[in-house]
Amino acid sequence: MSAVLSLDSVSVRRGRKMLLNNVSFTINDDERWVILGPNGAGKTTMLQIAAARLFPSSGTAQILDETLGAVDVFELRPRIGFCSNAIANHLPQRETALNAVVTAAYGVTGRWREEYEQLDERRAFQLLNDWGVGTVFDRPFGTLSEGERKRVQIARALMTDPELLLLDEPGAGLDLAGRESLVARTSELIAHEDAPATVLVTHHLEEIPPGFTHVLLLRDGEVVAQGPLQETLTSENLSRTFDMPLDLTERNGRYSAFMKH
Ligand SMILES: Nc1ncnc2c1ncn2[C@@H]1O[C@H](COP(=O)(O)OP(=O)(O)OP(=O)(O)O)[C@@H](O)[C@H]1O
Repeated sequence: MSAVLSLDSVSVRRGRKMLLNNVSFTINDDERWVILGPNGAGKTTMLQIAAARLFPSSGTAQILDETLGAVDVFELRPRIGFCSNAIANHLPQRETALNAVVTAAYGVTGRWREEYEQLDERRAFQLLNDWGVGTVFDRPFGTLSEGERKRVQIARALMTDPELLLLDEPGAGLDLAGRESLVARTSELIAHEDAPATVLVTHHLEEIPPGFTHVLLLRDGEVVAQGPLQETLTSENLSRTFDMPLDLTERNGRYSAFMKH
């Protein structure tokens, strides 16, 4: 067991606002973390630090044994799979789904010889198939449905065989069947012994795939609670996080919460 991500007293300040305030936590390679918190809590900010795309204003971020600020982020980023709307918005809409996945590999080594390109294409196609979107491989990314786009984005995040996988609200905008299928596939992915350490940001407890081991609850840029999921995801901690009396329910490894009456 070794740490893949370690934040030590990390703060992010913009003007007078503290987006993150003195946040410390560590993720080990065999752990799968959920980050929960209300709108504006700082979840995306935290994930951007983990993705080596944002530097803390103070504190230290260690990512995959490298210290942010003392490492070439362009070497570090390919080791991190990052699925987020921010990345998706930069994907050319006319590019095919296959290319949207394949191009993740080019970030690693720049131009590739043709034989490697074929290997890449094969891997990208396999990943699209694994995520149930093999049939749309030649469709422009911009014409895909929200659910298809989300799956293509996850396939892209996995293309470089990352050591750390970051999923920022992968279930947002999906219909019920789309969400359930995403939860099931993510659960399968993380159950694999070679699966990377994974961090999932979500607003909805229903989107937590069975198999996630830890949770971090954020509110106003500060940690409300963190630790093993079963002990830490409680009605009390959720109520403090969302500033509302909430009742947590768990059934077969799936969670939901409703306002207490
Ligand atoms: N450049 C900036 N200047 C000032 N405030 C900012 C800046 N960037 C983000 N914020 C604010 O920081 C807070 C945290 O933003 P962040 O996107 O990390 O929250 P979040 O938990 O991901 O929210 P959501 O659930 O709504 O996506 C928000 O209140 C946001 O408005």
